[in-house]
Formats: sequence, C-alpha cells, structure tokens
Amino acid sequence: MTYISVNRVSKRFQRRGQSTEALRDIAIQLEEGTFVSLIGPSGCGKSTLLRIIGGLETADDGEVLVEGVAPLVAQSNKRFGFVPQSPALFPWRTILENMRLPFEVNRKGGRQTPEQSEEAKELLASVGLGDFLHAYPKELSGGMQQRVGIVRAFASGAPILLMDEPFSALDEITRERIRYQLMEIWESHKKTVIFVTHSIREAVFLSDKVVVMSSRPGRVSEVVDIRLPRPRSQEMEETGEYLQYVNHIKGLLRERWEQ
Ligand SMILES: Nc1ncnc2c1ncn2[C@@H]1O[C@H](COP(=O)(O)OP(=O)(O)OP(=O)(O)O)[C@@H](O)[C@H]1O
Repeated sequence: MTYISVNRVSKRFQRRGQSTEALRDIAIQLEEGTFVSLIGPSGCGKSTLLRIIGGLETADDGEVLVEGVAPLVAQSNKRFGFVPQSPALFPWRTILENMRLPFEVNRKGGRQTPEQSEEAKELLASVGLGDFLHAYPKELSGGMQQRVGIVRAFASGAPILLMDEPFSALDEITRERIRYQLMEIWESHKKTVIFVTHSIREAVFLSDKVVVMSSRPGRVSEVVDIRLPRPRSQEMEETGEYLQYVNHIKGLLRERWEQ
C-alpha cells in the first residue's frame, strides 16, 4: 500500500463571485519515511495541496489516502505535525514549555513522558538551542524560533510532518544553516516530510522526490526522483550530479513559465 496517495485531486475556490481553479488532476504517490518537496511558481497550489493532504482543506474531486484512510481520520489519529511559515510559539511560555504543546493539544491535557522531555532537550541542543531551554520566544531571533518550530514537530510523535515554506522569512545564511540542521535531524528520525519551498537548491538538497508543479491551474509537471547518496553534506552541493538536478528542475519551471 502506498503510504500517502493523491489520486486525481482537483480544487476550486469561490470568492466574491470569482472562481479560481487551484488544482487540477493532481496524482502523486509517496512512500513512508521519505522527504518530498513541492515546488512551483507562486499561486500554483502548493499550500492548498499540503492542506488537503493534512485534512485542513477538502478536495472537490479525487481522493487522498493517508495510511489507507481519509486525511480527516489521519488528522484525528494525530498523524500530522505542521510547521508553518512562522513558528507559532506562545510568547508566555518558555522554549521547553512550547515544546510540550503538541502533547497537551493532541492528548487533551496530556503530558510528555520523561523520555519525550529528554528527547525534546536533545533535539533543541542539536540545533544549538541547548542554552535556551528556559528562555522566552522574544529572547530568540527569528531563525532560532523557527528551529524550535521544526524540532518541536520532530518531537511531537506525529509520523508525518507538513512544512509550508518554513524558511521563507529567514535570511540566506540562516536559511542555509537551518537546511543542514533539518537534514541531520531528518536523517536520524526518518519521518515522512512534505515540504513546500520556492528554492530549487533546497528542494534538491533535502528531498528523495521533488514534485514540480505548474500554475493556473496547478498541475504536476514532473516528479523528479533525487538519487543523491545519503547522508548528504554541504560538499554535495558542489557536485555535478547535484547541479544537474538543479538545472533540470530550473528548466522545467522555466518551460512552464514561458508557456
Ligand atoms: N481560501 C482561499 N480562497 C480563495 N482562493 C484561494 C484560497 N486559498 C488559495 N486560493 C487561491 O488558490 C490558488 C493557489 O493558492 P496556494 O496558496 O495554494 O498557492 P501556493 O503555490 O502555495 O502559492 P505561494 O507560493 O505564493 O505561497 C491561488 O490562486 C490562491 O489565490
């Protein structure tokens, strides 16, 4: 059974008498424990597709199955962790207290076990935040806060992480650094990640599969399997093989843009 399957999904939005066809006939099959990126021009429906998979939006046509069940069922079984563009931390809670949030929300007042609490601390330390466990979000930079959002999703216990441009508000250098940290965490946890990005380099570096989408209406132009060896390192970004993937995806996006 495919872990996540999206079969001929279409979606239209109606707003102020205007109809927008956001997605048409999207079909993708994703394997468990893989890292998948969605890339495409602004407005091609990446976030909409992510939201449909996560059960936050419904498709007009077609079907999505997550571990064999509908997204809403998967959602109520706590199968998803979300990482939005900005990290959604409670300002009145310390970093460690913010890390507990998914347990309290998902399990109606539930608590982390001591092992889960230890894992949360280890994850924070692995992204350089070991000295900030008792700090408040306002004492952290935007990049540090976003790192908390990412490791919180990994610590949440959810097997599927949906990340909607989590690095979009960060400067280039911070973004690069967090990309490497995300890679290291993912390689040690191997959760299923669906990651929306505008960065081709980021998508190729992180992913097993890159879903390249075209706009108006959003369709899949190609699913590119990235067969670069793992673990991946910064040096890999200098290799010819990596650059070939980057250029191939750039070509696909340019082609669609020019149509
Ligand atoms: N709730 C909504 N109501 C009406 N139209 C919507 C809604 N959500 C999205 N759309 C429209 O659907 C299309 C796809 O939007 P979506 O946000 O999924 O694209 P995207 O590829 O994620 O864009 P970006 O890269 O700019 O974030 C756009 O034309 C958008 O205006």
